[in-house]
Amino acid sequence: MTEEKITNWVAPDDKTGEFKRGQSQFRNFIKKGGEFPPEAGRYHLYVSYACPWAHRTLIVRKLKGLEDIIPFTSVHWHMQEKGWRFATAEDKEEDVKAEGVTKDPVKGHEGYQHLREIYFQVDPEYEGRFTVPTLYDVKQGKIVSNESSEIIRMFYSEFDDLLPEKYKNVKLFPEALQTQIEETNDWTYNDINNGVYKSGFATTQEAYEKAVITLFKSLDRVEKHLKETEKEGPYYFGKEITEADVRLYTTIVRFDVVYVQHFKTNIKTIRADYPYLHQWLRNLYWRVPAFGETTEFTHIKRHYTKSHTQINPFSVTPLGPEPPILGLHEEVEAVRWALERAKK
Ligand SMILES: N[C@@H](CCC(=O)N[C@@H](CS)C(=O)NCC(=O)O)C(=O)O
Repeated sequence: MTEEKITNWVAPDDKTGEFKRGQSQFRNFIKKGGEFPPEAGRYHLYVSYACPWAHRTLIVRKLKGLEDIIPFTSVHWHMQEKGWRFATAEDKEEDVKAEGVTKDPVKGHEGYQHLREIYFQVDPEYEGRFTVPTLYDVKQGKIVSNESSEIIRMFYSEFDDLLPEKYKNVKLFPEALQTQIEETNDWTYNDINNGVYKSGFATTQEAYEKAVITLFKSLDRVEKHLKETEKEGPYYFGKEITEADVRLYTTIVRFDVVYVQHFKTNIKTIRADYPYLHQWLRNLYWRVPAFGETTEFTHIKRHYTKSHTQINPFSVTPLGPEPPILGLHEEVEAVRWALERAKK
């Protein structure tokens, strides 16, 4: 028997070498008249700025104008043997300066150091993983959900009665597009969102190659889609932002910055090889505050490279690429050169 470690993403004796993501354990829903009714200030959202799944919830919280209704706390980026921890007074300013990186502010949680303490407070026998995002009901001392795909759907509509018209009208899963969005989610999740993890955590050459080839086939598919639909609008499905943008963005914004080197997803980069994806990404980052303002590159870079000791045992963080994201109309040198040549 090999030792079970929280930071071993694939068990060292697993012959397949494949990363297998576990199921989220808390799957309740916020619903009017239910056990978890919508109420301002009642629910607390725990996230990590580093985590792409948690990032979904921060983006939707802002897109839907839920800032005053659902407060949040981000854990420190460093995940070690006891899992995510809260920030302390000893932490460096640069690591905790983003909004919400504080100790656990919830009443009754005084002195909590790790996210796991919340899971054990809710269920002393809990045996699952201690993941972000976690949506917590302060009133009942229960976890509503730790599944990002379901938390964002609650945010889409369940608090609408408490929101001004402007935000009620933000429809991230509009009826006319539901089938297309679900179909896109299916392969985007398996091949891209989770695909980068399958590539990076693989412990055999075969498992890695299978994942990384599938990942790039699907990125090519996204590129083709964005190229073909360019005239319809800047977003994945045209003129309005939808769930498809939210779910793709949190992986793509981390891609060149971390995944290319840390997860070995280096067949191509977004900035040099995928012009349509690159433009789509920068448009969201620079023009839509819910995306740009919730993207914290310090947390993203440091978390992966310093927490995943199974793949980076010395926790050295590479300095590049600089800048982590290019300006709206900036290009890498080779692309700029090619564009200028084409004009002549
Ligand atoms: N399916 C979950 C996945 C969440 C997840 O895996 N979060 C990671 C961070 S990116 C985590 O907290 N991992 C801690 C652990 O597994 O111990 C969701 O989408 O909410």
